Amino acid sequence: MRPFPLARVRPLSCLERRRGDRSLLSLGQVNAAGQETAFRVSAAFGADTSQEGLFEGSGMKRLVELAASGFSCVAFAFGQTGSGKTYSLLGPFAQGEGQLGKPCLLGLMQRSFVYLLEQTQGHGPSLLLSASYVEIHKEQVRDLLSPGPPQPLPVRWSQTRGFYVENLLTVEFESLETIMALLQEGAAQGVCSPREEAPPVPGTSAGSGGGQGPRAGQVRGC
Ligand SMILES: Nc1ncnc2c1ncn2[C@@H]1O[C@H](COP(=O)(O)OP(=O)(O)OP(=O)(O)O)[C@@H](O)[C@H]1O
Repeated sequence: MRPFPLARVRPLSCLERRRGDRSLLSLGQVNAAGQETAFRVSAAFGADTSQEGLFEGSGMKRLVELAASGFSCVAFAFGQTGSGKTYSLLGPFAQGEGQLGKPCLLGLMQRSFVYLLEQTQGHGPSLLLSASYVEIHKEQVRDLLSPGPPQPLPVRWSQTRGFYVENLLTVEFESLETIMALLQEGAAQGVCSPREEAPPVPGTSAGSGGGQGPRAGQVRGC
């Protein structure tokens, strides 16, 4: 499947407004000959786009469906610091900002988990769901789900597996509660730690967890 690049403009912050900044989106790319050319995106979302609007219009649902059918899928957020990558992926809970309990602010990740669980309901034991959570920070790969302070892990390559992170924990899960708890557990270990409880998942009583979050399946190294 070809990449499906999207652009999202975030609203101006209070500081930016106060100092009279204006919103401007200009996308370009530099080709091998050093010339700047237009960079085309499949969709662009304005500053008034809601978190739900982004999820519905971003193609994430299709990505989740493909993943549930066994394809390898990647969602990748790219942009300068402060441009809204974390907000789009996780919502404000990752930064411990206000309105933490509002389900409407949940990010692409939580919404994808809800959709994934919906999609895979009733598959029975033929389908195994598992998660790992790594952070690449200052050239180091760190496992955010392993117990204790995250340690750097080596990246290896083998003919059978391609690139992989050695000794990375993979946690099997079956419920939304578990995957949401893992998300919160991992986010708390990362550089961008939440300072508050994660907001509840729409339609569930999930959202608790923390350092000792439930682990439904066995934990294995790979
Ligand atoms: N769509 C949005 N609506 C409202 N606020 C937003 C939006 N996008 C980003 N913000 C706010 O803008 C600030 C910067 O966003 P964020 O932390 O997500 O950026 P980032 O790209 O992840 O930055 P960094 O690379 O430094 O981690 C945060 O305060 C965030 O809450």
